[in-house]
Amino acid sequence: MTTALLAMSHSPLLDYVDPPADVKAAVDESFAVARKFANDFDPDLVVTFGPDHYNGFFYELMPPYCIGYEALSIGDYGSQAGALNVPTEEAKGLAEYVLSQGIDTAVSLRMEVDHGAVQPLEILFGDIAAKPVVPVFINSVAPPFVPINRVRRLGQAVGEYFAQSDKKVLFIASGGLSHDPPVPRIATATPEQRAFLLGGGRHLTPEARDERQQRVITAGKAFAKGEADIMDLAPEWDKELMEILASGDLSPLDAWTTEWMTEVAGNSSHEVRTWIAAYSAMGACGAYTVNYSFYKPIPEYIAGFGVTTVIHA
Ligand SMILES: O=C(O)/C=C/c1cccc(O)c1O
Ligand SMILES: [Fe+2]
Repeated sequence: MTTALLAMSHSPLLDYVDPPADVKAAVDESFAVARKFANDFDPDLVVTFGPDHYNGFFYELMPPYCIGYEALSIGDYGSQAGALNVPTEEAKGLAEYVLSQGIDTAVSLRMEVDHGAVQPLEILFGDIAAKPVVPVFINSVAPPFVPINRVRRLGQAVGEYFAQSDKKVLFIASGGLSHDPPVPRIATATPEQRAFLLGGGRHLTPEARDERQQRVITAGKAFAKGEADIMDLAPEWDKELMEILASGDLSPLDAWTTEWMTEVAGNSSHEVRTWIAAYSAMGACGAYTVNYSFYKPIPEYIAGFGVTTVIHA
């Protein structure tokens, strides 16, 4: 067994709203480091822990987690559309092990994924099908959420499964950190938004897709000018999270309640669940050390933006 971890924020606005040149250069540099890390490691298999943004998973049936036996990228925000290269037998073996450990994951024989799952694959490998990938969805936008302890247990079970493997496995977390993009919420939804959240948002027409995306792009531009009606980023919260993850002892995160996370770091801060699961998976395979860490709050991307690479100590 050899495992490594790359945890990174994503933003659908990377190609749509430009931060100041020095910030963009710093982000590009962090992507270059991440790309070299992933390609030097040269994994036999990639396991992505990713959220969804009401493109593949809707309130008509919202699992806390789901392992894909096959997966299709829907191609939102200019991300690559099409099939991921999912090794189905490996995904099945993983799901069966996770379930055997008392973690009630769903499975999908045709998971639809969005930029949240595929953006890192494109940045790192240039193509979403370049590497065999087992996609693990973690609900990060649609309350109610499981407690953080259960996210850690999911990650631990995934790690235990691959600790037995003879493959080189790269865990990728995609999401977070603090952020509050204008994604409709069930608690405040209009009848039209409610229909969207229940499943009407699946397979949008090009016009409806464009309208949805333009709303977020406009919000990114306004947020950068301090004019958007969304929550501020929370850099102190982000840094505390990154420190706890780097420490190797994730148990303090069990005290982080859903309500508190939302209140301090925004409705989409729950995407950090992908980081917590992936770090737990890495920890289940042995002691680790963070050998690269980047962080900047970037309003143009509506994201507390972090990139870390992690190896075994
Ligand atoms: O509109 C969406 O589907 C997502 C928006 C978004 C914006 C900024 C950071 C993120 O992680 C997002 O998912
Ligand atoms: Fe996201």
